[in-house]
Amino acid sequence: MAVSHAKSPQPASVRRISIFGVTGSIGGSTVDLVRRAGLAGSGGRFLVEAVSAHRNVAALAEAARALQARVAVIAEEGLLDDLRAALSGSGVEAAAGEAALVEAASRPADWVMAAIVGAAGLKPTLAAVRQGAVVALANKECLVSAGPVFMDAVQRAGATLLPVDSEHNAIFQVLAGARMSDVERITLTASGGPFRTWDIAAMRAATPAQAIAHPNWSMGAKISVDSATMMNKGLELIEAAHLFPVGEACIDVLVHPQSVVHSLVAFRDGSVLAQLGTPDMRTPIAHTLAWPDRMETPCARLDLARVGRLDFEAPDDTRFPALRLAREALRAEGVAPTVLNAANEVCVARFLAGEIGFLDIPAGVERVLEAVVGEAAGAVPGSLEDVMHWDARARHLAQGFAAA
Ligand SMILES: NC(=O)C1=CN([C@@H]2O[C@H](COP(=O)(O)OP(=O)(O)OC[C@H]3O[C@@H](n4cnc5c(N)ncnc54)[C@H](OP(=O)(O)O)[C@@H]3O)[C@@H](O)[C@H]2O)C=CC1
Ligand SMILES: CC(=O)[C@@H](O)[C@H](O)COP(=O)(O)O
Ligand SMILES: [Mn+2]
Repeated sequence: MAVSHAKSPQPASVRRISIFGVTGSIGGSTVDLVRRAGLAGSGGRFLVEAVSAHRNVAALAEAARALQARVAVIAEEGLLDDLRAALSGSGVEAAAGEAALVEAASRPADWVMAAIVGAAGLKPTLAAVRQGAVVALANKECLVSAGPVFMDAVQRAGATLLPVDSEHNAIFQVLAGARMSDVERITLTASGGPFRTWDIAAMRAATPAQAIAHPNWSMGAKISVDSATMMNKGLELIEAAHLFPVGEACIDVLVHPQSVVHSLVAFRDGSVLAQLGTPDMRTPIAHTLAWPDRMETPCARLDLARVGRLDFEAPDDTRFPALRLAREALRAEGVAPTVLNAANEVCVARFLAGEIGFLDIPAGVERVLEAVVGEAAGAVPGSLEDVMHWDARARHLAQGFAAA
């Protein structure tokens, strides 16, 4: 399987870990699990090297103190003095800015949680990959934006990539011990988001508050909007194509409103295997944190008699064009996935800021894709610098995109 270029895993001794994006939804769930399992200083397993956030100094300092981290990094350079003040007397080193983030991610660690949202996570996650860590990858945008460059770095460093995204973690679990040549199809399940049953007119008027109200999962604002447009599933399609190389045509999407079946794999003998669980990200996070062992979690246990029924339906590409755009970008390769991701990040931020409507998100992405893919004339980003160039170009056009 492509995700593991593994060194042999550490025995059940003290494990040095870092958590990037510690103040977010995935970061918070990770902190919860680490604290329950115990810190090395109090007889537990985990020793925390680095934690990071973007601007939330108070939450970063709280996490750093609770985890007795060696260093806390705030990405916003101008907040260093505030962070120093918040960490005063704690013994935690304070650092700020992108270079400090990359330096912290380059420090030796056995396990690194990559939970920064968006392409902002690309450089630190690549730094963690390059030091050969086991990288628990929540940040799907890394793979969408820079898939070939990223996977090449994983291979060169002999790093181990463990998918945290619930669908990909499910597939990873199902594939344990399987041969990729025996896999016939991979099916990503999708909840359908808060607008699964809404008509186009209602979706056009959807507000940010409605869009981030996910029916099953508690997540950050950006991924919640992605779920509402179903761009999340489009990003996950590209993510899956890099992690599980079965070919784009062998990966499909199935709407499953209960979010209990986290994904399925069909094998060439007709068997279909799935991973199930209640919708709580602490299960896939714990799977990567304990891998290749298992650990206790406080997650609600699945009670299928209580769930009662599991529904499935085909996705509606007309109301959710983001899915089609992502599949086309995956097929087109070259700059298209980078541009799709960057344009989407900007359009989601503009929607959340009240500048454009909900349906303008996929419309804006499509417009920017057409323009930049045309400009690129078949260019293939072969380095991080190339990726950042096309990412910046797409962001510039998406900022200027005027809604209909
Ligand atoms: N939440 C979930 O259940 C799932 C999330 N994922 C993926 O995991 C990632 C994180 O999602 P989620 O936890 O929901 O997001 P959140 O918005 O809750 O948290 C994002 C984290 O990234 C930090 N951050 C934001 N912008 C920057 C930046 N420019 N530079 C450095 N750090 C930054 C934030 O810091 P601050 O708090 O200071 O803003 C915060 O720590 C995403 O890629 C998402 O797609 C995947 C599957 C499920
Ligand atoms: C929890 C998780 O992995 C999210 O990516 C989730 O899948 C979002 O829900 P949707 O299925 O609605 O996109
Ligand atoms: Mn997911």
